[in-house]
Amino acid sequence: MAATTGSAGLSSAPPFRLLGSASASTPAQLRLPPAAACRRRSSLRCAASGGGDGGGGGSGSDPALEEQRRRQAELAARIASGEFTVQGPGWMAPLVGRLSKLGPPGELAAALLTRLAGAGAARGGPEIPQAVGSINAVVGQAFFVPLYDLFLTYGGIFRLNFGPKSFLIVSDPAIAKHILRENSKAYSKGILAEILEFVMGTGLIPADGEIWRVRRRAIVPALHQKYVTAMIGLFGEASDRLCQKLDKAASDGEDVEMESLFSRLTLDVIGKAVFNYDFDSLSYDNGIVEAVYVTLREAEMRSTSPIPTWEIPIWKDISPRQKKVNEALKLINTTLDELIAICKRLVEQEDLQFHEEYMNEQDPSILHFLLASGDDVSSKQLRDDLMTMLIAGHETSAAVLTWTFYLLSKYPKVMAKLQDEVDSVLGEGLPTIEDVKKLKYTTRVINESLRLYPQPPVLIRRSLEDDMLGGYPIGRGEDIFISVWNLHHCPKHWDDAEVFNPERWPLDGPNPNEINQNFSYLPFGGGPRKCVGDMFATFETVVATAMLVKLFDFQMAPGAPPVDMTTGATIHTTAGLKMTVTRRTKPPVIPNLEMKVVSDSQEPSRSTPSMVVSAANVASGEDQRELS
Ligand code: HEM
Repeated sequence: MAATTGSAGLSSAPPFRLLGSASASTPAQLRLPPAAACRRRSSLRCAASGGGDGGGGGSGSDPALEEQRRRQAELAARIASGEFTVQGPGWMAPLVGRLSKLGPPGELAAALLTRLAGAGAARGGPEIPQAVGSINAVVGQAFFVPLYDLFLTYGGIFRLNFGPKSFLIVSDPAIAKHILRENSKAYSKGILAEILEFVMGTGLIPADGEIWRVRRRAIVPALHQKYVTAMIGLFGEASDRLCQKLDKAASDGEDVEMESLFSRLTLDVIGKAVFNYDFDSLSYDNGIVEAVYVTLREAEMRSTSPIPTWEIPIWKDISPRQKKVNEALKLINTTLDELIAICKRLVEQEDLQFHEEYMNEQDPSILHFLLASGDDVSSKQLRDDLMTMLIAGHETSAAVLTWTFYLLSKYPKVMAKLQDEVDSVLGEGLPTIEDVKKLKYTTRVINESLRLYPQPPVLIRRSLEDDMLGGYPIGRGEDIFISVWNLHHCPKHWDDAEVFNPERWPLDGPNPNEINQNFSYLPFGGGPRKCVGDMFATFETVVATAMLVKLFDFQMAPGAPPVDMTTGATIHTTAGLKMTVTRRTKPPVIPNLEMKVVSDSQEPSRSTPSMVVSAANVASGEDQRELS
């Protein structure tokens, strides 16, 4: 067994011990020599730590953060050096995976086998490289960060063992494509469904098999083109409320915490969009808003907690935390029941003629569409699906906006170009669908933000049958993490992978997606389980970004806590995104040569058409969506 003792600066517990040869068995196209891996690794944090294109201002002087980065770099170097690599038998890992699902005795046997593996005899045939991790190695950092180091050293597929738990980590686009698209029927949502069961039940995200097929067919039509277009007005109204809040902060000279404001903005949007409920969380906190947050925090905690305390029989009944969660769920369910009842009455009063692009103008919500289409109002499935969409469409969009504004504060040239485009496209009123189609550079900013900060950073699957992945046989019951983070940061695929560069996506090119990027870019997943809200979310984040940067400049607030990443279901900041917001001063109006000579007594009108406007050269708007 390889030496695993901690070195100075690392926890005394071992970080990752690697079982299995990296050199013999890793897919060649993704392997990097350890030295190169180390060099590339050193730039990983730049996007998250303020490496802009000049003008960003550093935020990395916090000693705790510096120490954390030093430890991460040291761990990365040790992983890349192959220090923890030993040989292990190929049959063992699938067996460990199966044993660990048989309850405590199986888990114990699996742990023993794992320990013995280093001394086990190597056998012929390809073996997936293995890493045995200690929880201590990843505590205090986003878990996908060390997975990136392991990927650079061990390639597009490797096995990670945490005690008795075993996961396959996939960072190879061809393998991701195989799992998500080509052989998607052979994979379920696995542990994700188990973790989210308490809140989403068998809603569309965790559902598998027949339930998923039936519900997907019922829900996708609800997000038709006409509905998404109608939502543009809603995005504008909610963003306008946020603008008013920011305007007040700007005039009061108060800094604002943008992450929580974006969370409120997207909660207000998704509440109206899914079940026509105005949380109005940008204006005040009420019981239901608090209940939604309690539930969301619990889902996030469960998805990252190493020990499932919520399953311990007596503890789960007496724990104050679990009591609070249960009360929150009860309130949300009661509210949902009321909303369903109200909506049902509306549908009954309607002179209903249901058709493909059916939409009620007064209540264009997804709930209204589902009830009008004949969905069973009394079913638990309907509630599960509504809860699923509330959660799926809330935190993801909030995280995209948070990291976009962080990146913009670090890249002032991108911000200037963005503001040029917005100034030339948006008029005085709220954005229209035509405006959104013209906001091409704004869309590229969102595309690129989603590349650097994919939400969620990993996709979870479980194999339902034996399969071959990247030339390796895998068994039934394997838990798999497809690291979208690794795919989006792969230095082999992307030039200057860590640089925020919206220009990498040509304005006159197609909207980047998993198909035209051959599964190296998966902002909304891929295959039959692809996000149903991709167009909704793109328009929502484009509208909010455009409206905000039209009116304000954003800078990191003086003395703001350093911005680093932590994981829940999406990537959060560790301590918020504190920004100083200032009203934009209008650029000076410069007369052009065609301007009529005005007499001293005549003031040129601000709206004179022959004024030069700081117009970006925006290509004509075409529909940006390639529907999957
Ligand atoms: C920027 C915002 C968003 C991002 C980045 C995002 C991302 C994703 C991703 C990556 C998946 C695939 C998960 C997997 O394969 O395991 C997914 C699935 C899903 N998303 Fe989104 N999403 C966003 C917004 C939304 C919105 C606004 C809605 C609803 C209106 C939504 C509803 C769903 C649903 C229902 C699924 C499950 C689809 C299925 O399994 O059939 N998402 N999303």
